[in-house]
Amino acid sequence: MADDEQLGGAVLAALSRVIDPEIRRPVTELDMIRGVDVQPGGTVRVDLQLTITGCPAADTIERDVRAAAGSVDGVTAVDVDVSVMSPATRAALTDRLRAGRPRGVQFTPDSLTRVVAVTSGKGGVGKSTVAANLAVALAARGQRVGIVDVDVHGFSIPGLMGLTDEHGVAPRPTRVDSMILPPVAHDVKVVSIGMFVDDVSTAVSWRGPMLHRTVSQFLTDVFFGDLDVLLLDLPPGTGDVAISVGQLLPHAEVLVVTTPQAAAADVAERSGIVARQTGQRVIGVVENMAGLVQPDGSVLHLFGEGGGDETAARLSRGQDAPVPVLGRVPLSVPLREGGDSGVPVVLGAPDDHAAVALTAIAERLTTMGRGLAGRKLGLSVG
Ligand SMILES: Nc1ncnc2c1ncn2[C@@H]1O[C@H](COP(=O)(O)OP(=O)(O)OP(=O)(O)O)[C@@H](O)[C@H]1O
Repeated sequence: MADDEQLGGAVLAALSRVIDPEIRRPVTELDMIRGVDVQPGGTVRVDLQLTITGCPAADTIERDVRAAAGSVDGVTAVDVDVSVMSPATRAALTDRLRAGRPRGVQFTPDSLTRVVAVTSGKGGVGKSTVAANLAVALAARGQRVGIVDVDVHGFSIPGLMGLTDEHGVAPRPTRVDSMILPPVAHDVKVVSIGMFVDDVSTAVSWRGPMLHRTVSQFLTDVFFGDLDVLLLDLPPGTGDVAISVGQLLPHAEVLVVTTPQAAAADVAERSGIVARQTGQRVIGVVENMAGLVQPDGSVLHLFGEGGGDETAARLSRGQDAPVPVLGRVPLSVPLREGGDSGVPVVLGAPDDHAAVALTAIAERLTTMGRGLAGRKLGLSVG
């Protein structure tokens, strides 16, 4: 009897190392293990409850549970009895995952998550590529990172992160009641408008209120867990999404991506100004497509020079602290290839010039510290 109890305890301890691949918590913490029964001869029966019927991670979880229980000394066979949680158990779980917070935007000014919105004046300057690479570079440094792709005009983040299938279709996230579980790629939790629309033209036709609802739902219902950094890939320009994000996340920091073309500085400046009008702080400019390094080491400035400096100078006007250029990312074939194959260049070709520049920008972001805009400081004046 005592031996059975001991064995049962050892099996539970082993099961606590099985992580739900979507929620990213041990199954034992998620009420998914309803019982462990040790039978004569060392056979163990595990009562496993999945969150929902048709859970896409079911096979993985069952396999991992079986392997973990089977790895315990003294266990001769494992039976896994799979069922699905009752609505009440599921509701209790989603409540617990929300940590008792009332339903609402998770990233309030008081939350410990740093929110960085990546924007640009116009399309095609590499904003999504920069955002995806920064997310992955930050995750590789051990940060807990999420990325929200609300670029209605081109939701490219799932593809850049390697989440799309051979037809370019992004996965539909699993839902547990109102909670949306974001797919994870390269250690980054990813949610994108592209995961919720059937064809690309749908979202482009959305108007302000629908866009606002979608952004708000992402920030409310997606289960990100505790994050160190949340990145947002905004549409280029100064449209409805930028305004919604400004209203929902007034404490967000804003990164402006631009090209070396000085002529583009005024549109880039405008996207930064809209952010500032909603209380957000522009923390820096990234100049992308900044020259092409030739085999002989010389640099060909295909798109001219000075756009990053010009944008930063304009955004600095009237500010206490100047807005810095956080880095210049050169034109790079491996960067473009990494985008096409879903392995961001910072991981796939870390020695490439563009990868080195992007990694340095991620590094700079982490060492810059977080702005205090909108945060309660907990100080009292005596
Ligand atoms: N430094 C670079 N070197 C080479 N190609 C690049 C570079 N940066 C971006 N690209 C390529 O440029 C194209 C546009 O990039 P991306 O989709 O990231 O731009 P974007 O600004 O997010 O565009 P939009 O907002 O319109 O979706 C992609 O094919 C990408 O691979």
